[in-house]
Amino acid sequence: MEAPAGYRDPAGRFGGVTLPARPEPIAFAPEATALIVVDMQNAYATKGGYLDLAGFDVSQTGPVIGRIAAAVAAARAAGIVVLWFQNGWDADYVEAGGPGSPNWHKSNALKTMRRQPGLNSRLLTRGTWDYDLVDALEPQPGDIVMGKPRYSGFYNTALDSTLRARGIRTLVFTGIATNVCVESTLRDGFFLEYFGIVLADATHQAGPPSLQEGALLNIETFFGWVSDVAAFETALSARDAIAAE
Ligand SMILES: C/C(=C/NC(N)=O)C(=O)O
Repeated sequence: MEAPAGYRDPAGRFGGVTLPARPEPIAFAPEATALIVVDMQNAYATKGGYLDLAGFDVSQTGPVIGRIAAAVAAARAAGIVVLWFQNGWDADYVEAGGPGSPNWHKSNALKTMRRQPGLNSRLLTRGTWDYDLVDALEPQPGDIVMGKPRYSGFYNTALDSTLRARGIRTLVFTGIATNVCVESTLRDGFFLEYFGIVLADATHQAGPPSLQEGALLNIETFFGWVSDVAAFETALSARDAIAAE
């Protein structure tokens, strides 16, 4: 196996887990790692939610939900903190920004509600079914649940301070959408010196499959590492087997 990339402590030591990934393996320490579950809300993963109503295909999200559940279970067993994001705004959309905000012009949720006023106050709105996480994924005590008002989880949230306070340096990403909130958060994390890994089969794009491919290629080429859930589970259990010896 190629020499790993990854965060080293001040003494130059890699963390105890080496994950096969593209473009090369990456090492991390579970205690300095967070699993980030991006926006697994009905809005993004369920028929009748925002993406579906806005005309995006959500028919393939079922297996992604199952693989996220597996990644979350493996992370919890390894002592990796799990952080769940929920994307959206207050019922009056003050946090979404008005016409003076590019978000007001680009958000397909806001555009869909303007086009179909019957949907007003229903899409990505706190307190609604659309905003809720899908039933199959449930945060547990000890997990962190955080709202976010824009695509990047670092923007106008307590994410950076929360991670820094726990000494976290590596972020493992799952969720929807690969090409929007996952990529935005991973990129902002890169600028803040976090190592970002995407578990590709625990993510799904908003738009055609070419956007999934493009986002993953962009990430592995410029911003981070790309692996999958089975490799994540195996790497964590190999570490546990060594620890038990
Ligand atoms: C398209 C979209 C993506 N969100 C995300 N969670 O990646 C949106 O919020 O409009």
